[in-house]
Amino acid sequence: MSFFSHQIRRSFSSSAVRRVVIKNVTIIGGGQMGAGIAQVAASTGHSVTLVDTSEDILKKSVKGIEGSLKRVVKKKFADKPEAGEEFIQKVLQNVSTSTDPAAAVPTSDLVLEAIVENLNVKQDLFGRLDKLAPKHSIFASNTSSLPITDIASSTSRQDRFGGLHFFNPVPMMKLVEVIATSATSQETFDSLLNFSKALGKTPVSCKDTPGFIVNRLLVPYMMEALRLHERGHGSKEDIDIAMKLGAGYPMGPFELSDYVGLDTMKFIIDGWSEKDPDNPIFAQSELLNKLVAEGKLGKKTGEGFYKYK
Ligand SMILES: CCCCCCC[C@H](O)CC(=O)SCCNC(=O)CCNC(=O)[C@H](O)C(C)(C)COP(=O)([O-])OP(=O)([O-])OC[C@H]1O[C@@H](n2cnc3c(N)ncnc32)[C@H](O)[C@@H]1OP(=O)([O-])[O-]
Ligand SMILES: NC(=O)c1ccc[n+]([C@@H]2O[C@H](COP(=O)([O-])OP(=O)(O)OC[C@H]3O[C@@H](n4cnc5c(N)ncnc54)[C@H](O)[C@@H]3O)[C@@H](O)[C@H]2O)c1
Repeated sequence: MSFFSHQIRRSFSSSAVRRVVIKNVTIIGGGQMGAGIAQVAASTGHSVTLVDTSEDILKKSVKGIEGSLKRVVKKKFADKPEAGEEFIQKVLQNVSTSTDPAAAVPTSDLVLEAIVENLNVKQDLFGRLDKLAPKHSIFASNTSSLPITDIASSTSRQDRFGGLHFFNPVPMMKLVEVIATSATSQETFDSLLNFSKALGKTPVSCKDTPGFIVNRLLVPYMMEALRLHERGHGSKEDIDIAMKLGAGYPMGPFELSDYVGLDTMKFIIDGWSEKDPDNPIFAQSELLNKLVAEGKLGKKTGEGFYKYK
């Protein structure tokens, strides 16, 4: 049975843990996803600590949150700009930042990770935090493609571990995939489901299978768009226009790739092609590899498939 066809048996752990009402949230990784999740959690009254590796990165994260909040209030408080400004200040007060996860986690109900898409790095992080977080604290990963079971294996709280997969841009995208492994307790799953609803999102329940629901369908589509272009069967511009006007997608596959980040795309496809090397759906793209090697990672670096000012 291949990596992509395996079945996961869902059985809830019998080690009963009480359902946690999530109020204090530590988010590790203040990049596009972590900052977006922090913004939405703070906007819905949660107390958020955002952790990253340097003060400079965290300053950029908070600036990004402020910019995104301005776009939100422009619509939400169109007729009441003062109330909008008040809302922004209130939300920002709910966000504190830290470069030291060890200092942040002892008061956390939820520790959610949105760092680089690398299994060893994620395992190392959670392994360290497992010893510092309170017993009731739930751990969750926002991974796009890695098995939650593998990430959780570095901890001793596998019944209090699940996946919370958000979509980019977090303030706009309504979906959250809530992932239970075979060890995730029912209480943990319910807490994560309720947390997603408290953020104003619509959760769907997923098995711990590669790509969960959305990325199992989206990744083959995105990679095939690259290959179609590499075969010389369409320009990036034409493929993007075709998928927007012909299939109703808000962004074409090349625009979306730049938006997601080409490094993240490469991490995903490298991992999957390694696990299932004979599956042509997950074959490498030379063009993607070249752009990543050149540091052209998409919108976040100013250039990917397209250039951004
Ligand atoms: C190998 C393959 C790899 C797959 C990777 C998978 C990755 C991952 O695991 C899963 C994903 O996330 S998959 C990715 C899933 N994601 C997708 O598929 C996304 C697809 N794209 C879309 O849904 C739309 O293009 C957007 C909603 C991004 C923008 O909407 P638009 O209409 O096209 O264009 P617009 O004019 O720019 O914006 C209009 C208004 O929207 C608002 N607003 C926008 N951004 C905001 C923000 N950050 N904050 C706050 N507000 C924001 C704002 O009000 C703005 O008005 P303003 O006056 O300009 O302030
Ligand atoms: N980009 C997307 O569209 C998207 C969507 C859903 C899920 N994801 C997943 O979310 C995660 C983050 O993706 P992103 O796009 O936000 O990446 P990003 O590169 O924008 O941000 C990652 C951040 O994590 C920080 N970081 C890395 N290692 C760290 C560590 N050990 N401790 C603290 N901070 C650390 C980096 O400094 C960076 O600021 C990945 O697992 C990715 O697969 C991405």
